[in-house]
Amino acid sequence: MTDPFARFADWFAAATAAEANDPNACALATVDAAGRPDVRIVLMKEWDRQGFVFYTNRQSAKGRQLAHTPYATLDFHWKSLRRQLRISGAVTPVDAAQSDAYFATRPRESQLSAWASLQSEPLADRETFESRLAETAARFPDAVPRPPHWGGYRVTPDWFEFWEDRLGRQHHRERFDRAGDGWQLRLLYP
Ligand SMILES: Cc1cc2nc3c(=O)[nH]c(=O)nc-3n(C[C@H](O)[C@H](O)[C@H](O)COP(=O)(O)O)c2cc1C
Ligand code: PXP
Repeated sequence: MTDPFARFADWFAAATAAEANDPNACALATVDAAGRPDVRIVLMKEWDRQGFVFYTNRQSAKGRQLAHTPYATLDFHWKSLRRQLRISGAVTPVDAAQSDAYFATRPRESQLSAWASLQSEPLADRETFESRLAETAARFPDAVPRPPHWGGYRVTPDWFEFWEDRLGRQHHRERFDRAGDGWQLRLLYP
């Protein structure tokens, strides 16, 4: 199979069937303005041939890093399948309509949190956050609109690496590199 998206669909379906929770959880690696790496878990919420989308606060540490260096690598580890998948490429903000549509599916509490949380900024105490949540709930008694600073990012792959555990650390690694309109598949030593 030389289509990494078809391979992703297979592996993601298997992970969805096998994992106890969050088969869409992946590490998101970014680089800060000083060139240092950073990493945290996000949930991959949408994907197609254009790429893999997660949602966050664009003023967070990761948002600032992506504004400076718009490249990222995603790393899924499906422990029950003993599989790892890395996906790396350029990152672009998801447009407003798509971000609005996703935000509208979130529970009200999560929507309020997106307004009340100054994600990654220091928080003096828990009460400060709770009072911001209460103010936001009073401000939006009905539908909660998407905050302007909250939205999606799409990682458009340049390469994928599908890794499978094998006995004796003789793992199987398949690397797909974008090549013109298609993909070049090569094995890597384990
Ligand atoms: C399982 C799991 C899923 C998460 N998913 C997201 C997510 O989709 N978006 C998000 O902003 N933070 C998510 N988080 C929180 C992030 O890991 C992180 O704490 C937060 O985004 C701040 O990261 P930053 O300071 O590097 O910007 C998740 C955490 C866990 C453990
Ligand atoms: N934002 C934050 C702060 C999260 O912690 C998560 C998931 O843990 C998400 C966004 C994405 O998931 P959801 O849209 O399901 O809340």
